[in-house]
Amino acid sequence: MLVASGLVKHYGGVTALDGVGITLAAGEVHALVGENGAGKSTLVKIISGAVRPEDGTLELDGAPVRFAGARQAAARGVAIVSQELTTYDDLTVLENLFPYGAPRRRGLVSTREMRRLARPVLDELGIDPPPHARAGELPLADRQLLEICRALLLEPRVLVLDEPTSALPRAAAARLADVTWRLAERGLAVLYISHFLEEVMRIATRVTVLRDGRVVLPGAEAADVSLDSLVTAMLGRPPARAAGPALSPGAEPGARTGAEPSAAPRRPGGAAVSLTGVTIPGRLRDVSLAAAAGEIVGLAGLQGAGHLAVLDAVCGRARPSSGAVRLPGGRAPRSARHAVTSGVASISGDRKGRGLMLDKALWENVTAVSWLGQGRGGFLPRRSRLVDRSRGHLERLRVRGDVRASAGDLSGGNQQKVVLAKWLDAAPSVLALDDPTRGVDVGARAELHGIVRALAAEGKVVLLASSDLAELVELCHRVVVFQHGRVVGSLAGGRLTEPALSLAMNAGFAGPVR
Ligand SMILES: Nc1ncnc2c1ncn2[C@@H]1O[C@H](COP(=O)(O)OP(=O)(O)OP(=O)(O)O)[C@@H](O)[C@H]1O
Repeated sequence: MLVASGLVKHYGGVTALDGVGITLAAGEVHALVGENGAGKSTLVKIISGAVRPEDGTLELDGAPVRFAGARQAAARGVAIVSQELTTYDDLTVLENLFPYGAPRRRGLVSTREMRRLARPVLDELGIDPPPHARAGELPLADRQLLEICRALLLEPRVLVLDEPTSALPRAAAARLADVTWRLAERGLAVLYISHFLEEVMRIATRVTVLRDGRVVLPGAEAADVSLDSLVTAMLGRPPARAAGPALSPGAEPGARTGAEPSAAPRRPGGAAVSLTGVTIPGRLRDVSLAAAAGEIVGLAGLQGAGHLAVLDAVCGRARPSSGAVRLPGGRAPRSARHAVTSGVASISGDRKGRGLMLDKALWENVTAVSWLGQGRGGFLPRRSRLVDRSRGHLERLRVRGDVRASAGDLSGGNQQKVVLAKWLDAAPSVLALDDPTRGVDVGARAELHGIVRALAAEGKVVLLASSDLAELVELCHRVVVFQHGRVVGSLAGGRLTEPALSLAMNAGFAGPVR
């Protein structure tokens, strides 16, 4: 139905695509995978017309096409959900769903008609946002689903989903997989880009692998491809055993896999971060918990359960109405800036919302936080030293890109690694992580996990919230589970498994709570 052939695209000296072709057929879910920077988003941008290739063609139903943008593509039946969210924060949910013209009755925009059309699609994806709420007020996961609803309302014949589940909790990701299948059964051609390889294997009928701008596995039948061969094709070498694959949010529940945090950490100085009887109206009710130096403590819960409010409290973004938050050394975070200067690193997978100066060079981004940490009166290191230091961090995280390039020119996953690099540079004593590996490829995910473990082993306190249960099970010494703003219990050791976590998050604890 949609055929791309021989696509070539350079950005300055970087070859983003080097003769890439792909065929999307009706009734198929075609997965496209590759490491960060492999060229996946560039291909999507060429399909939408946002980027012009230097060579190559695009054909729709046998005729050459070139779209001038997502709107024109949509008019020809090609709907694209891009990696970066494009919801309009100031518009309502309904207004966001009909960006190319709202339905009208007698010449007037009809809210009732909008609702009537939107309802079945929202129901299918399992979200129920207040129709008049501003999109900017919705949680990240709902905004991601809203974008997908918007694409489905265009009733496309070709649907391109670029990392559609990166912000979704397990249940929503599983629902989206079902919806994708149904769409393919109805005859749609779906291009599905994801870093969650098990999700890809479950959902795709075909898979194409890109590496360094080239197709290294072209449209193979998914049934003929193993997870290991997929990772080998992506990386150009067999996967490191300890790394473990990037499990999807909807992965089959299993027990601990890959490298695990071994013994419980020592607690030389007792609790390094503590919450005592903390209440934040509407978010947390009388919560007490403590994390020791060297400990990786997971925070889990369904949307709105309160686990993310703990991170906000520790990072100085939310003030308790009662109770106390203590950082190492006994300080209470008075503001977000004060938390940073007190050694708290706040790292979020929502890299667009928090974190990068896209028009600034990588080295400026990487060293931005440590500037703050130095406070007033600190000596300013020489620029060349900052550049060198940044290069070291970026190499450690295997970021593809020059330290002097703009952050905005990096691929999405590489941008996420830069967010981490800048916090590493600040040498924090507490890491507050919120879905830190969202959108990050399998190699970098393992790398980042290794770094988190190493930082904990150095004595840092790590608080980790993640919608990826496998990540919580693999990384954490213990996971504290929240419901309705309260702690309902915690899981550790042999009890810390994905099924147990899922049960605790959804139903509370069946057995005795430790
Ligand atoms: N506007 C740009 N200017 C300069 N270089 C760019 C630009 N956009 C992409 N690149 C580079 O082109 C290469 C391919 O990037 P692309 O975004 O297509 O990768 P990707 O496979 O989608 O990665 P990710 O999984 O991280 O999203 C990368 O090396 C990236 O840094």
